[in-house]
Amino acid sequence: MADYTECGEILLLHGNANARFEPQSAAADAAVKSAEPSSRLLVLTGPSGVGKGTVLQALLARYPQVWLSVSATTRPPRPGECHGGNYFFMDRRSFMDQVARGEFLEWAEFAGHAYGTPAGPIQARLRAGRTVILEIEVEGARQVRRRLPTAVQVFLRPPSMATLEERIRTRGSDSEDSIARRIARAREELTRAEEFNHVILNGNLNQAIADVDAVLQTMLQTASSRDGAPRQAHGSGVELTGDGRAGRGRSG
Ligand SMILES: Nc1nc(N)c2ncn([C@H]3C[C@H](O)[C@@H](COP(=O)(O)OP(=O)(O)O)O3)c2n1
Ligand SMILES: Nc1ncnc2c1ncn2[C@@H]1O[C@H](COP(=O)(O)OP(=O)(O)O)[C@@H](O)[C@H]1O
Repeated sequence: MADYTECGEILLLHGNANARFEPQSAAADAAVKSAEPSSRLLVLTGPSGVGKGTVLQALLARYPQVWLSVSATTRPPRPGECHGGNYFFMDRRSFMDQVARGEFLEWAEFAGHAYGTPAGPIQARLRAGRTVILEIEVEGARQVRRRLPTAVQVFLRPPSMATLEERIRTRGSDSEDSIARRIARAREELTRAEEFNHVILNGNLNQAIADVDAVLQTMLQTASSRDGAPRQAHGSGVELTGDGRAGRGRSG
């Protein structure tokens, strides 16, 4: 098992990460869709370093009612990351056991490590009427699209490969090998941008936040009018500067 810091209180808020997702059959997927409107599910994808976490940090501050899924990964924790808050850190054998038990909504290999979305906590939040965001890479997003076609999918794109590389380097969290893998993967991912419902440029950070905010607001308003509930409030705006790194700090 990887060496990691427990998030303590945060971990408790995430419920049963090991709950099983419905078996992958057409009938089961139909049942999931009707029980859990996937139009409450927003998938934010895009290359590593494009700014997904940074944009989400701003949006989660505006919309405390929205829940950001905590992924499982075999990647070792970075300094400051904690188990249950940033990720559920696990060794590959435990990860693959969870894959075999059907406990992930989706999973994929990325830059030498496996990443997956524990299905149980998502089902629980969707059933409770929460809007849920997944911050995942492109292959996982594709799997979610197949299983839950009405999930709203947003691809965040960088102004250029040079800018992307500069952002990864400025962040200072990756080795040269990791940077090279991420850049190679990014080239491939960018060719798939058109598969997504929305392609948003993250050049000016506040503009990108506003653009993703508009997508999220539409989802929240649609869900509210469908449920007959009062419109969910839009909190005060949070302005971030270009170097405002997001944590994956999450609450229940
Ligand atoms: N497919 C998939 N499933 C997940 N559950 C998941 N969680 C995170 N990712 C993506 C997000 C990033 O694109 C990469 C790498 O993440 P990492 O935290 O190592 O690096 P950042 O560049 O995002 O800081 O994995 C998932 N993908
Ligand atoms: N629009 C932007 N302009 C300048 N820097 C940005 C912008 N968006 C994000 N960044 C910076 O780029 C780096 C990578 O952002 P991050 O949110 O970690 O990306 P991701 O979550 O997609 O891997 C961080 O240092 C962040 O502060």
